[in-house]
Amino acid sequence: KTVAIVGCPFRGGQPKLGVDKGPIHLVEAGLVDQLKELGWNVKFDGHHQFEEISAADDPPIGKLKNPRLVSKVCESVAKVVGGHAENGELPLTLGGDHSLAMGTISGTLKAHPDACVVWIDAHADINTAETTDSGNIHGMPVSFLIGIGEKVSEFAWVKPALKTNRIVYIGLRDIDAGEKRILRENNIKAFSMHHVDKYGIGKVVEMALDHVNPNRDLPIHLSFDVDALDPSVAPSTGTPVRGGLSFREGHYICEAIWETGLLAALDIMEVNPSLADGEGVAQTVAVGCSLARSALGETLL
Ligand SMILES: N[C@@H](CCCCC(O)O)C(=O)O
Ligand SMILES: [Mn+2]
Ligand SMILES: [Mn+2]
Ligand SMILES: [Mn+2]
Repeated sequence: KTVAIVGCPFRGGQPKLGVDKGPIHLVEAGLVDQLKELGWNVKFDGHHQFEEISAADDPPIGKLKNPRLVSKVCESVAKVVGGHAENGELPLTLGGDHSLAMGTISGTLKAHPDACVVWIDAHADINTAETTDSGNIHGMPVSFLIGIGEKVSEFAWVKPALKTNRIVYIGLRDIDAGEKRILRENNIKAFSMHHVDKYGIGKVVEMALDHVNPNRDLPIHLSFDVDALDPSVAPSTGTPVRGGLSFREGHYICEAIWETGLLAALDIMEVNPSLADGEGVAQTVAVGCSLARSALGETLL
């Protein structure tokens, strides 16, 4: 079994410097050897070099910032991830900001059209061009993937390949008004931190999978935004929100998804090694590697 690491040094979906350095920090923390230790054959052909587009050539479209850059990068990521998946490999995408998931999930769906998505995040990332306030496209990937909102021609390549009953959220606690309306109107299943408190993470994961993968027969794309974790656990990330998943809750999700035997693709996103102090950065990078190991078969016993 081969895992293909797709290093995506990309920050165009949001304004903070440093998140493009996430991949190199995760790899330099020893992720390749850690996965080999688990018995994986690891493919890593170096971090992807994304061609810049100057700001002059990429003015906002409506409120959307860096739209042409984000679109071009995500389209190339879709090809890379899709290629690995079609090769029967498991793509592990290291971000980089979460706009990249437009590419990774497009790629997965090309190889596995029936795949479902488990989205772990403090945020829903489902704003449309109309509902976004920030214009940061890392808050929008899901709306493009399910094909809602006014069409933005630069993103015409994103096929609405994800059905709304094939995505489920865990960890939500900072949702914009427009996003709440979109989740409701589209009957998208979401387990917030309230549900995690109420039912416990074990029951929440079971209910989440019962919703998107009732017969446990669909490939799973796990997209993990480290800001789903409590900031005390993953401090070095761009949009931290208090009251998040504990270290163990985050790892339980990854272990439980691995246990299904259905994991087809994994994203570890929004590690920004330039925001916290030294110890906080090391902690965040270590948790990113640890989540990846748990999702790829590392167990406690
Ligand atoms: N909903 C906010 C925050 C988005 C945070 C994105 C992260 O989860 O990838 C926005 O639209 O700007
Ligand atoms: Mn590659
Ligand atoms: Mn996110
Ligand atoms: Mn987030």
